[in-house]
Amino acid sequence: MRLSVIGCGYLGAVHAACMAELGHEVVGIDLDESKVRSLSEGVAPFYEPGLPEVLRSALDSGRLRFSSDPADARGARVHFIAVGTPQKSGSSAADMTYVDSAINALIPALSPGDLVVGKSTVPVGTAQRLSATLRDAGTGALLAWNPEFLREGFAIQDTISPDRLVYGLPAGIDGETARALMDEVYAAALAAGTPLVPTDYATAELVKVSANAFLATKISFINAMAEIAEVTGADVTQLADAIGHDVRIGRRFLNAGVGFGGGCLPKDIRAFSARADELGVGHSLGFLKEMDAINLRRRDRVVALALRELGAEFPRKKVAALGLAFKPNSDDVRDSPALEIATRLAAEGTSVTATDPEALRNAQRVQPQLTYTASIDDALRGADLVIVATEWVHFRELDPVIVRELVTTPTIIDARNCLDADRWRAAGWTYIGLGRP
Ligand SMILES: NC(=O)c1ccc[n+]([C@@H]2O[C@H](COP(=O)([O-])OP(=O)(O)OC[C@H]3O[C@@H](n4cnc5c(N)ncnc54)[C@H](O)[C@@H]3O)[C@@H](O)[C@H]2O)c1
Ligand SMILES: O=c1ccn([C@@H]2O[C@H](COP(=O)(O)OP(=O)(O)O[C@H]3O[C@H](CO)[C@@H](O)[C@H](O)[C@H]3O)[C@@H](O)[C@H]2O)c(=O)[nH]1
Repeated sequence: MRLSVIGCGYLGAVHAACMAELGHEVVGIDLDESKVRSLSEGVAPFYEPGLPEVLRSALDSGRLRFSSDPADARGARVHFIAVGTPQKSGSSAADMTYVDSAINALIPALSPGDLVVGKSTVPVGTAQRLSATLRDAGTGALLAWNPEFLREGFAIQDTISPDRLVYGLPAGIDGETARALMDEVYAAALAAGTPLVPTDYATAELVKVSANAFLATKISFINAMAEIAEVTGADVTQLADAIGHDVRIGRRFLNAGVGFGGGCLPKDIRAFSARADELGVGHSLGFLKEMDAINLRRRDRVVALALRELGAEFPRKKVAALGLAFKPNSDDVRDSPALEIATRLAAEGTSVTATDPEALRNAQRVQPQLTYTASIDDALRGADLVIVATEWVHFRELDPVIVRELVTTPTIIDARNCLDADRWRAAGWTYIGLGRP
């Protein structure tokens, strides 16, 4: 089937490449010409394991191309909308200008019988509004909403083999037509037994934001327990293991540390709350504001611990910041706790040298004033304090005996509780985890 994918960022580039790999003929469209050039040359514009290989193979097959002209969507039968919905500046609501302008630019390229499929994460009510836009423009095209659940770092496998498919469909015969087209797009996943939830627009939109709200709540819950552990001497990592054995609770997403960041969880819970306020049911999601606050307090906690360890002389002290990405296996620094901590400590006057296996370029772009190095050893050399804020394997596998020789003061804050505390202490380090003695 011929598909277009509008917006080729972390979501859209992966979706376009994977759909072509599955046998569809795909044009990926993005306004950013340098991104289009890079993707056309088979060079992934961001770090995502497996993407370079899939991109290369799909381009070589002749089924994948990229363009910066929305008119090139003409001829495709299904058009995916994968543009950004970031937090509006000065508000917690989602900025819908990219989605709206993508739809407006797509309208002239649509033919009757086409299906526009929203993948971007949007406030509930958006699909209803956009389907009226398509109808009023006389396009003869239908609209469906198909939220995306991929995780960065696992985006290829999550796209090829999703754990579920959700179709938000129009009512009646239009819904059946739209569903048949979607089934054709996702034939491989459906044949493999992927659970499918066909539903209405509002439910599909809410599935997405409620899934992220639940994940954020789970992380903030364990971080709230970490706060209690910190004043009682308890160990939140053991607590998580113990409650996680209850299959009703489960151990995943119970890793206490410096909390969630990235281009999704923080802005999605804020936009969800803002939408509930607009709908007059803000009280139903009042708890999400608390989850956000717990999450942000963990960043304050790490900054406070760092300043405490450095002492009154902190402006003359050197910090090695290990990690800048919001999580390992990604170069994404959007709302990254690690980058925020490094930036705040540097703003206090401390000399911070930061490193990350993949996120240096992105970090340098948004916080050019920081000192960066690609070498872990260079970051560590002469440090008075080491902070691990992204649990890359490169940091988890450091040998505390060897790196002890590089630093001035062997003190480490393990802001992801990802290191073996006993091993680091045995090597002579002052080890400080979050929510653990
Ligand atoms: N990143 C993820 O893991 C992920 C997962 C699930 C859902 N989502 C959702 O998907 C959407 C996209 O997220 P992302 O992380 O890929 O964002 P992103 O910023 O990486 O990519 C968005 C892309 O859209 C392009 N764009 C903006 N306006 C355009 C237009 N009018 N026409 C064509 N291209 C345009 C931008 O140049 C950019 O390349 C968001 O709604 C996000 O919440 C993201
Ligand atoms: O126990 C945990 C698990 C995660 N995190 C942090 O939470 C954030 C988000 O992690 P993760 O959910 O793995 O990353 P994303 O790639 O942002 O994926 C989320 O956001 C996407 C965009 O909406 C969704 O598609 C995914 O399903 C959803 O998991 C990161 O900063 C992690 O470090 C923790 O602090 N503790």
